[in-house]
Amino acid sequence: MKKPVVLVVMDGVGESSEALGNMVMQATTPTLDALKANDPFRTIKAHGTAVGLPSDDDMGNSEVGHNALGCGQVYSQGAKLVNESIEGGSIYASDTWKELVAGVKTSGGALHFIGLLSDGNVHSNIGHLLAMLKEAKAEGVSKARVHILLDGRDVPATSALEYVDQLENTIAELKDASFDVCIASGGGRMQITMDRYQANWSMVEKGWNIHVHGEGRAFASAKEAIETYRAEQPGVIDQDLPGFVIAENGTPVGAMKDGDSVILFNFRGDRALELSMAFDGDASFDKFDRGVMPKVLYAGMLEYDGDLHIPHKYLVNPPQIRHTLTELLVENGINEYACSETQKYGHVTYFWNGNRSEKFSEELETWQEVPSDVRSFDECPWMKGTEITDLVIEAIESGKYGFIRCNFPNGDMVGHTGNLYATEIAVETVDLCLTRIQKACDEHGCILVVTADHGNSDQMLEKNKKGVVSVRTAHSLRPVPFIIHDADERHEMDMESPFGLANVAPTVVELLGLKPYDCWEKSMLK
Ligand SMILES: O=C(O)[C@@H](CO)OP(=O)(O)O
Ligand SMILES: [Mn+2]
Ligand SMILES: [Mn+2]
Repeated sequence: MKKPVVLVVMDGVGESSEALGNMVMQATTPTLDALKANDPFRTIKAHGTAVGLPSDDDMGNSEVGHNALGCGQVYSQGAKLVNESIEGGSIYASDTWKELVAGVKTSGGALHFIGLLSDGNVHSNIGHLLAMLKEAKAEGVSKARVHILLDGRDVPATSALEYVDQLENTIAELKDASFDVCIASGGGRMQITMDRYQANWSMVEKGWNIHVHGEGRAFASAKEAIETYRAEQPGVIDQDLPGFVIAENGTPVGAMKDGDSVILFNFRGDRALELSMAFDGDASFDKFDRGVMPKVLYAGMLEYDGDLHIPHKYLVNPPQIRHTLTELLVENGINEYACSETQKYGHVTYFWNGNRSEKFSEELETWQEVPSDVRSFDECPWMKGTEITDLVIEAIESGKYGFIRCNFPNGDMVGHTGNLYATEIAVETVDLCLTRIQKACDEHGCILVVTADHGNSDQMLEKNKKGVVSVRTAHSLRPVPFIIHDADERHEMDMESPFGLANVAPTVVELLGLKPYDCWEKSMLK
C-alpha cells in the first residue's frame, strides 16, 4: 500500500454553474474553492443509468450513490428491478405474492398496501402500486386498502394531491361489487412510518397506530385530510403533514385484522427496515408497544437487509452486490474506518458495503456513529459536522487505517427542508470541516479525496415551464465534484471520459497501489 486515502462524501452537494438557488455556489467555501482550483478536479455522473436507475430522468439518491461508490460497478437497482418484474409478470409468479393473495382469498380479509405515494423512484413508484392493485382484482382479491405516505421530498414539495388524484382515479375504475378498495390512512413521510437507522422510533409507532389500528385523526378522504392540514398549518410541505385515518361513520375503514395481508411497496431499504421489523418481530420486539397484533402475512417489495433477512417475505430479489471495495481491502489486510451521524450512518456502512448490515471483517472494519439530533435540520444546519470531523482526524492521527471514509449529511438533509438560508450554512459547515480534515491529511501524509453521492443543495430553486420559480426540496440531477488532493504530488485524471460514481472505488484502489477487481469500472487516473 502507498499512502492512506481519506474519502469525504459531501452528501447532496452537486456541481453546477447554474446560479438559480445554487447554495453551493452562494456559500462561502474557501477550502472547496482552493481544492478545485489547485488540485486535479472534475465532475462525475451521479444519476440515472450511471448508477443503475431506469433512465437518465431519474435523479440520484444516497442508496444507489453509496452502492456505486462502495462497489466500483453499476448494478440494476430496485427501481429498475421492480419495473422489470412487474412488466414481465415474475412478481406475480413469486411464492410471496401467491401466498399473500391466497391468504386473503381464504380469509376474506383485505390486502393492504403501504408505501410512499409518488413517482420519485427513490423509495417507491406509484406505478408499482397501481399495477398491483389491478392484478389483485384480476386474481379475485375482494378487498384492498391503501396506506399512503406523502412525499414532497423526491417530488415537488406540495404535489401530494396529484398522486392522491391518480390513485383515486384508479380506485374509481377498479371499485365494483366484486372489489372493495379505498385509501385507509396516511401522513407525511417525515412524520410517520419512514424513520431510518433507528433515529426516531416514535415516527414508526405513530405510523403503526394509524395504519394497523386505525387510530388517528379521522377524515372522510385523503384529500380532505391534506386540505385541512394545509389550512391549519399554512406553508407546511407534504413530507411534514401529520398522520390521518379515513373513517366511515366513526369506524376506520382500514384497521388490520387477522387473516389480512400487507405489502410495503417501497423498494429502498433504509426507511423500510423499521416498519418491517415491527411487522416481523416476535414477542421480544421492544421498540414500541404494538398493541394487539393482528395475525397478518407481511411482505416487503425487496429484501431490505440481506444479512438480517429483513423482511422475512419479499416480492423481488434485490441486486446481489458483490466484489465491493471493502472486500478488496479486507483481502489485502487493510484497516478501514467509516464514520457519519445517524441520518447517514447506514449510508457509509450498509449501503456502502452493498446493503449489508454486517461487516465483512470485525477485525479490519471500524464503524463509528455519531447520534443525530432529532429535529428539523434547518434549525441546526451544522448538524454533527464538528463531531464527525473530530473522529475522522483522530482516525487519521492514529495511523491505523489505510482507508478512511465519512459522510457529511448537511448539504442533503438541510437541502431537503427547502430552507435556502439554512442550506447555505450547511454547505459552509461542510467546508469548515473539510478545512480541518485537509490539514490533518497534509500533516499525516494522507491523500484526501472529496466527492458527493448526488446533488441537492446546488439546486434549491427551480423554474417551471411558465417561468414560475419555486423551492425545490428534492435531489438534483447534476453531476458531483471529484477532487484528489495530495500535498506531495499531483494525481492527474482523465478529464475527458464520461465517468460516474462507480469509477471512484477503482481510483481509490489505484491511489492505494492495489489491484482492482476485473469486473470494476475504470480508474479515473491517467
Ligand atoms: O431522505 C431520503 O430518504 C432520501 C430522499 O428520499 O435522501 P437520501 O437518498 O439522500 O438519503
Ligand atoms: Mn445522499
Ligand atoms: Mn437526500
